Amino acid sequence: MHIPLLILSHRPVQIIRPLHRYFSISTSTMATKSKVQSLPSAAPPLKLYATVKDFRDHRRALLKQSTNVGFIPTMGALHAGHLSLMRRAAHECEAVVVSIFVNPAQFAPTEDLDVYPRTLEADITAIENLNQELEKSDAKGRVESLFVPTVSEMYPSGIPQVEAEQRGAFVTVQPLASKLEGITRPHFFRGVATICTKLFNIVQPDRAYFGQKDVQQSVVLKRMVKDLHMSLEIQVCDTGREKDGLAMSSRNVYLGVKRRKVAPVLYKTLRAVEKAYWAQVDKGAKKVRTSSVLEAGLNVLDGAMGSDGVNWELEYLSLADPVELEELSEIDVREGAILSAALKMLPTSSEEAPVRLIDNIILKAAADAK
Ligand SMILES: Nc1ncnc2c1ncn2[C@@H]1O[C@H](COP(=O)(O)OP(=O)(O)OP(=O)(O)O)[C@@H](O)[C@H]1O
Ligand SMILES: CC(C)(CO)[C@@H](O)C(=O)[O-]
Ligand code: BAL
Repeated sequence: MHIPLLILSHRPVQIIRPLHRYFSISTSTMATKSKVQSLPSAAPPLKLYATVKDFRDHRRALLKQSTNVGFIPTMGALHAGHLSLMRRAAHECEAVVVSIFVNPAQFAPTEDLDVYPRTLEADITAIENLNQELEKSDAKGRVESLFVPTVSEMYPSGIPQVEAEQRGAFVTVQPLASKLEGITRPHFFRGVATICTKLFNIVQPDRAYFGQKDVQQSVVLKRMVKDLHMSLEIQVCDTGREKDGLAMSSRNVYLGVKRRKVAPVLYKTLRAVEKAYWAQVDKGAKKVRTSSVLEAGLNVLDGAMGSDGVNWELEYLSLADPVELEELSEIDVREGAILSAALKMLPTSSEEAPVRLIDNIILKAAADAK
């Protein structure tokens, strides 16, 4: 066991240039009063709910009809990756519920909470268009409700950004939450596990769908559901990619032209490691030394560094076991591994701020993969 390769920087992300915000959320709130949020209208069957009470009334009606519910929690700024989760849920469930909530508890005080893209009207349109597509398909269900609560609705006791000042109930999943992403973002999975617990309690889904792009998140949440005996299944869906391989992410809009062009280097790095791994397995290896395959990825990064004036810091390039996320020095090919990385793309001008990109590939257990 050893720590993730090359952890170079733990400085937090600071986004300088503010982006459009649909409605503002207080970032230092201790408020307990619910702000009234007026929601836009939406085309049937999509219904919008802003309060826990209203959503629960709706959920009770679904329960009476024994409707099977699939749930997709999001932070909005929807892209094709999010829509693919909804599409899959609609094929497997009679009713699909989506939530949009930019969760303060998963942002450190220095991170991009204030400027996180908020595009509610465009998000509603994207869901309506998806419903039209589903109408023409053999999907079982439609996205029939969107839950868009305010911060004070979700955190009735308030949610100061500084963790030491936070009061009330929070959920932690240790030690999974402290590895990989948790090294750079120690607050992150506590925030995610807490908000997902709240959302699962409110929505009461039969299944919740998450993207493999955030692979550690799905490992953490699966463990939380198991350990806390929550009554739902977690489904993990493939990562949606742009044509050049870049994993779709709401934060890609921060990249700007130059960094966007170079950003696929992250996926290319992972693919190089994957290729080196399978080359050894194909030759009959039963155990693969991780240093021998990570090298291939580091070579890709070294070769591309500085192109178009774009530079980065590699936060981690990791091969970890799929259950405990322990760093591996050797992969047992019958077990496989999670290959993941985070790159901090550095600004190319004074207008820009660093942007963290994450991505991963699952090296399946050899028997499954062949
Ligand atoms: N490219 C993608 N393919 C599949 N699922 C995705 C993709 N990107 C995000 N998701 C999933 O969508 C859900 C909501 O994610 P979120 O709203 O944070 O979007 P995001 O694009 O990951 O944003 P961010 O840039 O903040 O990481 C999560 O389960 C996440 O894993
Ligand atoms: C699961 C989630 C919606 C919780 O805020 C968020 O972490 C995300 O979008 O991946
Ligand atoms: N999809 C991960 C959400 C976050 O980075 O806050």
